[in-house]
Amino acid sequence: MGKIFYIMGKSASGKDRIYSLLAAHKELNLKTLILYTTRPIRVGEQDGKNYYFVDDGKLEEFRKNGNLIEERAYHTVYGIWTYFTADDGQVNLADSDYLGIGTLESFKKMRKYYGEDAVCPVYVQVEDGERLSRALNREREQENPRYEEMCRRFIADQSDFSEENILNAGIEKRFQNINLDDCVKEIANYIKSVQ
Ligand SMILES: Nc1ncnc2c1ncn2[C@@H]1O[C@H](COP(=O)(O)OP(=O)(O)OP(=O)(O)O)[C@@H](O)[C@H]1O
Repeated sequence: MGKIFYIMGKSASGKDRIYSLLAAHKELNLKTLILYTTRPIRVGEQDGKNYYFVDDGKLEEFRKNGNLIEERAYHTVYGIWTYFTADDGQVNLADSDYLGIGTLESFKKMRKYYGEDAVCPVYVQVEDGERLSRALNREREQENPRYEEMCRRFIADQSDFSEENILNAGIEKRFQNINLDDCVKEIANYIKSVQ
């Protein structure tokens, strides 16, 4: 039976970079589980690669059809941005292993939907000061930097990813993203060990 390796971590902990490197790792042979979001696309992102970028109408359509596995709405300074996972036929656990990204809450819902054994947590951690500095550098490269939103997320993450919430989600193992390549190697070894 296939597994879904589910990457989690605070903002700018390196989830997207790690996701891309693991997805390109031939030996692991992971299919990517693409989430949906109603937030605007960032410079360098591609529709259907990082996320499917959709509008609220599409979200409503999934909801109406009973295909919404989980959703999270963020009240940002730019309005409400919803991130969601839909059962749109992407996942066939009889056939493949998958790679996804999400939050602690979405991870719990994924486990409920696909089964506890099928969804394996990959929790990425970076020291807060370093993480904030990476977030700021990333924002500076954007055409329209959203510093206020960056700060909002940084603060929200402190409670969303509290030690209590991490433990409640059933996460024991953590991967430190100091050097990206080393971190990816460590995660790849873990994935191989449970595949
Ligand atoms: N080990 C590392 N060393 C230095 N920079 C890194 C490292 N890992 C990631 N970065 C950089 O840090 C920034 C944040 O990484 P990334 O966008 O992958 O984080 P994320 O967890 O997906 O963030 P978000 O949840 O906010 O989208 C990026 O600019 C990325 O290139």
